[in-house]
Amino acid sequence: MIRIESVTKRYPDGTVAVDQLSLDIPDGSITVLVGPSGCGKTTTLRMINRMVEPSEGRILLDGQDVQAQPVNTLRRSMGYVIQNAGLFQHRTIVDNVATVPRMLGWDKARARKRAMELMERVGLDAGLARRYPYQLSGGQQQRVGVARALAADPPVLLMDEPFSAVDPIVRKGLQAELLRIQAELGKTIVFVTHDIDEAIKIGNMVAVLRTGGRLAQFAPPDELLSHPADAFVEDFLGTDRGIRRLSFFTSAGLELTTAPVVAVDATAAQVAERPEAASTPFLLVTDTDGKPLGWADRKALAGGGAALDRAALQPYGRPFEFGRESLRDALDCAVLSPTGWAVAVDGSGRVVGVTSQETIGAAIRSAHAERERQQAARGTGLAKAAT
Ligand SMILES: Nc1ncnc2c1ncn2[C@@H]1O[C@H](COP(=O)(O)OP(=O)(O)OP(=O)(O)O)[C@@H](O)[C@H]1O
Repeated sequence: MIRIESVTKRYPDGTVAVDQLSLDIPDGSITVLVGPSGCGKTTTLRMINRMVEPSEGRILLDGQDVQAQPVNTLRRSMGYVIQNAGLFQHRTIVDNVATVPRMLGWDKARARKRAMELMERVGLDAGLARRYPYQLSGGQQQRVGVARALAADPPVLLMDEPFSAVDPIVRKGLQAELLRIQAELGKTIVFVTHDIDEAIKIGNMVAVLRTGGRLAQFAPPDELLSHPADAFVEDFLGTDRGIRRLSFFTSAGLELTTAPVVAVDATAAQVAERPEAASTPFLLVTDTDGKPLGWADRKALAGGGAALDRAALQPYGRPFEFGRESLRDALDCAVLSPTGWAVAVDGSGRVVGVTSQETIGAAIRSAHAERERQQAARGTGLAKAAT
């Protein structure tokens, strides 16, 4: 664990960048420092690897004051990724990634082999290895930056606005990639951003700082959205907090029905045999493999008998993956669906059922109630621990 203990940083010109900051950064998870420009995020990050020394307070890494550790040893235990990747322009990509292993005395072949493994891990094509940084896109360069920081397998990764310089689509990809890598590697990551959406998406814990380097709130993103500590945090979180919070509720318990689901080769007689389906004015038609094709109007089918007409189907919008995607995704699908019903599919895209906006609404209410109970229980636990 990294413990930041009553740390203050006063620069020589008198600027107080960080003011009495205390944070316990848990192992094996992503802690995000977020806040408006100039609130001391970078200063805090750099005090962890001693690029900046605190004026007061101390920082402990696994119980040991970082001040007591030789800077080089400390920095080797901490990968560091910055905006624009900070690559060595005159070195090839593979040599950029191999930098730290080479510094640690690995021979060239072993360091390059390690570099190639890491390139693969961060989703970079091996064919890019011999290129120079200027021959890569911004997103690819950031991946190289991450690979380089991981090269010596440090337990801690410090990331300072690593994805800020790329466009929103590439940024989303890099965030997803970081979460994927983290699921495999379980590093202790401290990530600085000024983007609250990024903080909420990737953080297990989020520290919101206010100008003057003071801590406004330190909480899991779900709790931040549901219980902002004060008006500053609420304002910083922005609009749609309720909707955004739904991302943290799984769709796994959502009630589905298969009553209105029919295969495209079903006859009208087979359709009519389904009594429950009579309660819905439409049917979800699937192909013979169970994948969704579109919604059919039941009236249009009445008296038929031939195969359902694909051309007359209404689009089903986007389905959500049952259990993997959230209640936010399910609600979005229902809202976008021409029938108001969302289509749930399994991992291979086959329909597992459909669900209405009303059912999703009920699931949201019970998820809220359950979460409130959990938070209240945690509060009781904390109160007990404090007594
Ligand atoms: N070397 C320095 N000397 C004097 N003041 C500094 C120095 N470095 C940073 N500051 C000031 O300290 C405050 C915090 O800066 P810091 O870079 O830590 O903020 P930040 O939250 O990372 O900002 P941003 O999001 O804009 O990068 C700012 O007011 C900044 O101007």
